[in-house]
Amino acid sequence: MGETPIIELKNIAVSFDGEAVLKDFNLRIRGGEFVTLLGPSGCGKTTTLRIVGGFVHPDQGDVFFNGQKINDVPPHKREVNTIFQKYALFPHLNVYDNVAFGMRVHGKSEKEIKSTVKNMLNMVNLNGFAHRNVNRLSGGQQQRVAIARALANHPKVLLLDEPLGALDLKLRKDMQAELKKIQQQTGITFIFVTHDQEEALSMSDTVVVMDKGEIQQIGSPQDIYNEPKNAFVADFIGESNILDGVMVDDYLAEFAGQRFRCVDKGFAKNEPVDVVIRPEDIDVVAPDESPLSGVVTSVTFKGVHYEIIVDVAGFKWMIQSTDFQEEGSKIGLLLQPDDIHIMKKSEYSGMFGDYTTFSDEMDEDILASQREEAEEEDEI
Ligand SMILES: Nc1ncnc2c1ncn2[C@@H]1O[C@H](COP(=O)(O)OP(=O)(O)OP(=O)(O)O)[C@@H](O)[C@H]1O
Repeated sequence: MGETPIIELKNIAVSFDGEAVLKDFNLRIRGGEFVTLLGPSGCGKTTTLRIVGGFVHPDQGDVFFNGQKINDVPPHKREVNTIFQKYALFPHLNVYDNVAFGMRVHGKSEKEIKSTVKNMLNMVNLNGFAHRNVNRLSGGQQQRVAIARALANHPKVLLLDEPLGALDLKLRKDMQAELKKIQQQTGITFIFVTHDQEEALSMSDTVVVMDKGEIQQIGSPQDIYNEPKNAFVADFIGESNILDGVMVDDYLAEFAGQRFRCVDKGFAKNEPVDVVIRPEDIDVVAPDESPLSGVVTSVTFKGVHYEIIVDVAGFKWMIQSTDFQEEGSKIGLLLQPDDIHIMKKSEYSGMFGDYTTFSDEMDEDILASQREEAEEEDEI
């Protein structure tokens, strides 16, 4: 990447209580991008955001903003704002004063404040709500106020930590589309944290898939979905059948007791591999038309397709098909060579560990930083 990234994390390592949370973490984010950090709870997403925001100091490594090292720049001096799942609005202020807060701290004129607040409320579809008490707003409306408040400061980078996590599904979908539109309109770099893969795929320019403090893959949503780099990414992004296999030769893999043509090469002969097959890529045929055949053990209607579990010699295959199949019937599964994805064996066990979150602590941090900022301005 030739151009200077707006944010760069270089060789970052962080441990809490002797536990490594981020390990030699390197990430470059281009200005104007919508980047999502995606991964299971506890993988280090929030910690990564907190490093960019200046609330966590890494044990090792550097943080750059437009090429300048900002390791020692305090949070309120960074051109970065944060939005949380819990909106952290000021309950004693109305909508207008919440949105105006940052600008007042920075000593902007009331005239400028008025026009900016109007524009921001317009952008988040809250026209006419300026004088409403924030306690009388729904969760979705409160989150819109939080977004308007953050945007009013014209940050260069907006950090969004599961901002839609508290909303119900329908509202969440609407807000996803709105946030995406706002990001495109403003051109602000968004770094968005979620553990919802569908949300990540539908909103982002770039997705950073993380597990256990390490980046597993960085790419466009299409790359991540179509070309997962390892079994973890394949399983976390969408549903997958993951089988143990052996690469017999270039373009030839053995799994499920059979040999299959595939499109992958470059593995050592007899190298153990993970074989990943998406449920929607499997065709249902008559049992005698495929070497893979088994008994349907469950059928669930999912709205657009049926999710069908088929027991083939003890391995439960998941397939998605628009055609209904009877439970107990025998069917054949047909695989095309380019639907068979061969991956280097990983240690991934298919289990997401236990986790704890520290968002409450982070809300406290940001409020403390805002207070600090206000006090500093008062002194001038
Ligand atoms: N201040 C802290 N003190 C001790 N441990 C912490 C602290 N902050 C985070 N951790 C630990 O670091 C790990 C990563 O936490 P982090 O909040 O970054 O993960 P996450 O991917 O954002 O998870 P979630 O989606 O649940 O918010 C967790 O195991 C957590 O217990």
